[in-house]
Amino acid sequence: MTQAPQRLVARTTPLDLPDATSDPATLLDLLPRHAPLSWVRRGDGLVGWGEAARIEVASAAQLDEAHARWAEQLGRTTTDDAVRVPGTGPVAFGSFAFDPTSPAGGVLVVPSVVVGRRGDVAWVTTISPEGEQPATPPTLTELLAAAAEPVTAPGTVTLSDGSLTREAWCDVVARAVKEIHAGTVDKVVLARDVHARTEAPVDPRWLLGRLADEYSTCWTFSVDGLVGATPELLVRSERGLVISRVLAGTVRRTGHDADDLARAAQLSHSSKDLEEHEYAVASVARSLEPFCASTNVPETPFVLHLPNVLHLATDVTGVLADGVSSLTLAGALHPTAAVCGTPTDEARELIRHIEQLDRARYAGPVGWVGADGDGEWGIALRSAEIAPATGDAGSHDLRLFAGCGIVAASVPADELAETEAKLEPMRYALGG
Ligand SMILES: C=C(O[C@@H]1C=C(C(=O)O)C=C[C@H]1O)C(=O)O
Repeated sequence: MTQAPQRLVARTTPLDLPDATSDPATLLDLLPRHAPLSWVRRGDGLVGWGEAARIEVASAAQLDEAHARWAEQLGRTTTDDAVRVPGTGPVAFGSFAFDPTSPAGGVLVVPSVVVGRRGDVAWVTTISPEGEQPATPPTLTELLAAAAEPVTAPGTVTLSDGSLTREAWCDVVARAVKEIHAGTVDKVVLARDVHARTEAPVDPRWLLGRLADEYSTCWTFSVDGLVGATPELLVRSERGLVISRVLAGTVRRTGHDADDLARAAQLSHSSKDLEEHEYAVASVARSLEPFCASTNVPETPFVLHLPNVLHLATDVTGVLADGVSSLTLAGALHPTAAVCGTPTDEARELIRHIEQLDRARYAGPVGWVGADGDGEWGIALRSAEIAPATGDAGSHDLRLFAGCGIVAASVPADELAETEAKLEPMRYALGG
């Protein structure tokens, strides 16, 4: 029998934080080096540290179990919330494996301190065992003093092959194209990993700061050793409204504005990319529908400009029929055809069969959930997993991941180049 969760007290008070437009990094500046938690975009969002509670589940298929155990924890949590906006009160940061059979499983971490910002409202939440709560909430000066340990650079970074060489990965893509022609699937997403070894121990805050600076329109996340900046929102659920930002169909940017505009125009007319995109939108719309009184699925995608790539993008929105947790929604939406394929089950089987990679929590749901079930879950892309440190020294090893959608017209060498473009954010994060 599992033990009942510990009784907790969550207290949220306003915080006087500098304005996000003048200093978008402030939230990240508060983080300690050890096990930082983050979900930040354009200076807004949540950061957290410490561990008031931890809920571990066996796999991504168990987001419902994570929801049930989070509800159980909330039943034993007293809340005093003086701010009352999404993200105040008790929250949990989470990350779940892509494949339910992966040993990586899933986790919800309830931090002992959360600092959040939403426009000009900022707050701090402390979550502590009953009877142990601080007499007064921490001030900004105290928070900054606690995070005073300087951020350190990783030094020289050596990259090497992950589970497959580049050539072997191209062979896997060629095999997938054959399977598509044979009718096994319409689309399958294949990923590869690259190993990085750093000269100095990895300070996750170094990575987060660089990602947030360069990829400011992405969600910069850090949960349990998984760090990245994802442009893809699996689901945001807030006061009965849901949105999912679907991406699929990609070209590399050239760095020249005129050329990039021409590429954006080409992308929005490319039948191969539009086909890839359509599968992803359809899978999201289909999964959201049962939970919604109404949905809106735009007919044509827009082009999302990121520093490294251009993506076809569609924002699918809906009005929820009744209260359902963002964890349940994330569980229903995952895996979308943007990271798995179409049809889902056949594509997942094909990935298991040919990809030769444990994706672990890459391409799985990552984000946060609040006490009312609202929350934001991204797809953990443009990310790396920091290997657990042995001893106190910190880790020197990371696995970087990238993948792309394969359809009948895909060419292996082009797909390899696309993965290289998608590895760029994490390579950039390690540099400097
Ligand atoms: C799988 C990744 O990206 C996904 C695949 C895309 C594509 O195939 O065009 C585009 C965006 C993401 O949905 C990744 O970044 O690793």
